[in-house]
This record gives sequence, structure tokens and C-alpha cells, in this order.
Amino acid sequence: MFSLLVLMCFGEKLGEDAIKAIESAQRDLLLYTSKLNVFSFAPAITKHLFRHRWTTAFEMRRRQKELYTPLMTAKKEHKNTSINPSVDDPQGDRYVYSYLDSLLDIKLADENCRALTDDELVVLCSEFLSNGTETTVTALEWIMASVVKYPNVQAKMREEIERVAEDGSEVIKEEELQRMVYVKAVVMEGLRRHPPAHLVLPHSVSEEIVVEGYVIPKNASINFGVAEMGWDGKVWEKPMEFRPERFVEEGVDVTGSREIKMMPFGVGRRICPGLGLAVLHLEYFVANLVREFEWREVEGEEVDLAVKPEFTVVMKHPLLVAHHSSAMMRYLAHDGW
Ligand code: HEM
Repeated sequence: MFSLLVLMCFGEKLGEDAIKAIESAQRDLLLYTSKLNVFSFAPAITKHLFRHRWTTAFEMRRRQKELYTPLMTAKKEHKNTSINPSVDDPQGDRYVYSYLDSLLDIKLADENCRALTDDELVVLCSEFLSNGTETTVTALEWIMASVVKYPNVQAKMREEIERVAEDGSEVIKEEELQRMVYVKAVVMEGLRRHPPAHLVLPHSVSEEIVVEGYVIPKNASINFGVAEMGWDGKVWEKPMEFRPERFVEEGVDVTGSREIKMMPFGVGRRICPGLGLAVLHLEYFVANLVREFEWREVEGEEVDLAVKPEFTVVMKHPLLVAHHSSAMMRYLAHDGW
């Protein structure tokens, strides 16, 4: 998943070592972020009181910039030379149009049409990589945990996949996914029951407002209990049960434009810009994993749904599973094993 996002971000296929270095710098900074919350309170003072934290974070960002700079420079050079990807790169595996290309095209209209600075590019690419991978990987782990814990759900998914996907094809195609109603419902139920983010990013109130008798003053920082919304017994029947059928029967709007029953991606102006990509990745990985393998609990290692808050809310005990090739299982079943 990380390699895929690095390709989408920088538009270059990097070697394993380069990807590992970017991933490690990214993860160190991400895990350190919780230590930086102290700076939201009286930063002029806390910056001195917690000087060590400040310099450590600064050093981590410097390391990241060191890794990104050659990639940014190469991209700028490509843009300045008139490379025609279809001629210079007929296989299309060197010059992929990327997130960085779109950032380099930006001109800030209210700041004399200036381009983004290198520091701004580093922060935005870093945000893209961490927001785009940690969340999706966490969601995938939780969904697969439910697939293992509820064999009836897994069997129903496999039946749908075998019915819809073309026989003998290497992977399930995007247009086939669109016809897999139950796979989509499993992904939605996973995001409702185990949203990777239990809160959204902090939002600020632009005008004083009264909500159900509570005054929320202008400029207050507010947040929303995303997980609790998805578990609300007044809205969801038996909310703690993992029952994808509820989405087959009713469907749901996760963008908040029609209703807000769950909001794993936030809603409104600051809704997650990666929503479409994340849902596509989740459906794609879950469907292909279930098509290729049968997933079971390891004997004596029951799937444990305890949570641990990190950058996202992850499984406290990472998923440990046994898997067997589906083709092999069909062969053994056919031979009466
Ligand atoms: C299952 C996967 C994902 C979940 C659950 C998720 C969830 C969220 C949430 C809750 C927010 C905060 C919204 C708010 O503050 O109102 C957010 C913001 C964001 N997400 Fe995602 N996200 C996912 C995948 C992705 C992907 C794949 C990308 C990019 C490739 C991405 C990029 C971002 C960015 C850049 C922001 C910040 C937007 C802003 O500051 O306005 N996310 N995401």
C-alpha cells in the first residue's frame, strides 16, 4: 500500500530501499505527533519548556526533506524539459502524472500567484502519504479481522465474487467490483463498526452558535465522535453486531449530503479528499484477498477486537490468521477430504 501511494505521490517507481527510508521517516514523525500537542497551548512558552520535543520534530522534518528533495527536483526538471510520456516512456512506468505534478501546477491567486515553496510541498506530500496509507491499512486490517471472525460473511462474499468475477482472470477488475454489492456492504460495515479515525481533525467555529442549549463560542476548537455515531443504538439496529446486510437492505450516504448516520471520512468542506480512492482500494484488496485465500483463526488465537489508539485506532493485538489457497480448498473438498 505504501509503495502504491509513493508512486501516486511522486510519480516514480522507486526501489525497495528508497521506499523503506521514506516509510521509516514518515512513521517516526507520525508516532511523534502526539507529543507535539503541548504546542497548541501557549506556543510561545511551551516551545521553550519542551525545547527537546521541538528540536526532535524539526530534525525529523529535515530528514524527510532530505529524502523528498531529489524526487521534487527530478519532477521539476521533467516538467521543464518537454518530455512526451507516450514517446519517451511508451511503457508508462517512469513518468506517471502524480500528486506532486498537481501541486507544482498550483499558483496561489491571493499571494501574487506564487508557487508552493519546497517546505510546503514536503508537508503536503507527507500528509498525503500518512493520511493515505495508515488509515486505509488500519481499515483493511479491521475488515479482514471481521472476515475471519464471521465465516458466514466470508462465505457469502466468496459466493458473490465467484458469481461476478470473470473465470481465470488474474485479478478482479474495477468494473466487476461495482457489481459486488455484498463486498461493498462488508467494507461499509467495517468502516462503521471500526472506523480508523474515532475523531476527525480539529475544526474551528467561525461564529458563536447554540446547539441543543450549549453555547459554542466563536473560534472554539471542536471535534466529532465519529465512532460513537456509527454505534448509536437510536440510529442503528444492534449497532455492535457486524451485519453487512444492513447496507444491502438500505445503503448509506457517507458524504453527509443527504443524511449523517456515520461519517468515517468526516463530512462537509473538509471531508477526506481520499474517500473515493480509499473505498476503491479497500474493496479491491478485500475482494482479491477473499478470492485467493480462505481465512481462518489460528488455533488458540481468537481474533481480539480490543483497540489501541495510535495515529489511527488500530487493533491492540494485530491480526494473526491462517490462510489457505481457495483453489486448493475447492480441490480438497471435491476429493472428499
Ligand atoms: C479508510 C481510509 C480513510 C479514512 C477513514 C480517512 C479519514 C479521514 C478523516 C476522518 C479526515 C478528517 C476530516 C475532517 O477533519 O473533517 C481525513 C482527512 C484527510 N484525508 Fe483521509 N481517510 C482515508 C484515506 C485517505 C486517503 C487514501 C488519502 C489520500 C490519498 C487521504 C487524504 C486525506 C487528507 C489530505 C486529509 C486532510 C484534508 C484537510 O485537511 O482538509 N485520506 N481523512
